[in-house]
Amino acid sequence: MSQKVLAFEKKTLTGNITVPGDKSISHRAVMFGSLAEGTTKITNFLAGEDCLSTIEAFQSMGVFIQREENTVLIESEGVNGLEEPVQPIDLGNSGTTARLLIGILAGLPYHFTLYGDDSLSKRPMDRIANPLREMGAKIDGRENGRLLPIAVRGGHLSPIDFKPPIKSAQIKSGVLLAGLLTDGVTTVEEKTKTRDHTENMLQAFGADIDVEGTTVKITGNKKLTGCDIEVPGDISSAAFFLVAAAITKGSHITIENVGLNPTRTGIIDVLKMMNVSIKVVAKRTIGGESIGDITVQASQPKATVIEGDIIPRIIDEIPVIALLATQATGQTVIKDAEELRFKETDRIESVVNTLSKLGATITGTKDGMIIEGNTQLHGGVTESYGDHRIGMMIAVASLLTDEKVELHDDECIAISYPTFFEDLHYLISN
Ligand SMILES: O=C(O)C1=C[C@@H](OP(=O)(O)O)[C@@H](O)[C@H](O)C1
Ligand SMILES: C=C(OP(=O)(O)O)C(=O)O
Repeated sequence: MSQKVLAFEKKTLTGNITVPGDKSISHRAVMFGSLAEGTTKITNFLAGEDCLSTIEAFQSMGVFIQREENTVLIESEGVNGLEEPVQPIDLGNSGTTARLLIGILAGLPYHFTLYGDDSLSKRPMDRIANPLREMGAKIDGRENGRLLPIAVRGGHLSPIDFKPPIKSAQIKSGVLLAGLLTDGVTTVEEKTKTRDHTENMLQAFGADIDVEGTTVKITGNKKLTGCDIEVPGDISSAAFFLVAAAITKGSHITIENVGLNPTRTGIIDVLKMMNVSIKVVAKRTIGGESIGDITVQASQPKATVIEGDIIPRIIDEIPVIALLATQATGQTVIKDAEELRFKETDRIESVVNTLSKLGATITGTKDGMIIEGNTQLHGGVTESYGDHRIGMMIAVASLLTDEKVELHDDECIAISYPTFFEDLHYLISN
């Protein structure tokens, strides 16, 4: 396991960067391009480990996928051209690959075995397996079919009307993708809208999909056709530098070409709520996704309460928001975020443990955390626990400490942001 000593001499961030492509959109582009007939070209693809797992999964089903840096070319004969993989499919660390792929495989006339790393093997798969079983899928696995490794015996599925009990775009997407392979209309009605990249991109590939408020209807058996996808910068990756600039004296940065899909921009709302000086300039829309530049300046943040419908819009940004809250005036409370317990780590526990080690006053609750502000953080020995977002939160925290921070197990950052340290060095070298 590799480690890094974080002891930056200059702690002011200035300049303009772009961040790598959006992880959610990159996964979907590979999946839908593989299900579509013809050629799909993906540009600004995120070559992070999670998205590479998605590429390998479809290559193992016979799809021609060629990647050169951040450009991916897919040639597929469509759903009917997919083959039964000879070997079990390795999902690595990726929850998104797991939940969406299980939805697709359930409707294909083959047998599949899926497994993942230690973290993914602890994450619940019954949340997707259960609605798929209602559609007729045969899915089994460890702990009564709840955990990986999982076996899917794909076949004929019937459409369903599904009201997810959990706020999860992965579950919504997995059911919609299974619905795509049925003969009728599948409806997913969410209580709170979650990220809608599946809906937007399926439309671009020619699916028959209809969205009204928080209800999505997909009519199955519609042929998808390959298309070109340009992936916007990932706002979840940008969030680390937006917060870093907000809390380090003299900083002023712009992140260009960031995805501004409204289901993902909760971090901008939180930064505004917390009094951070931030400016957003939307520039254009590509494939139903809006893109723009975000400028942030060093600010004196103030505490807030974060709860309710905003949570799915910031779910992956909460670790770095917790760090921001340690620098705010007052006490910040985060509620309704029990889903954090089912990520790469239990992110309530890992954020609380890590920030406490660095001197924060932070308490975990069943569905969130309470964070005292105006805290002087100090150095220490930390670990990512194999969770990329915890690793990046620690790196940003080290900009606030006089002493060095040791970060053990830093390589997991490549799961979503392989060039994170290069971009950080660039911003502090200006
Ligand atoms: O659909 C997606 O691409 C994702 C959905 C979210 O997970 P949940 O659906 O479990 O909330 C998010 O945490 C994950 O990083 C990506
Ligand atoms: C939760 C995440 O991803 P996944 O669920 O795809 O592993 C994440 O990227 O923070």
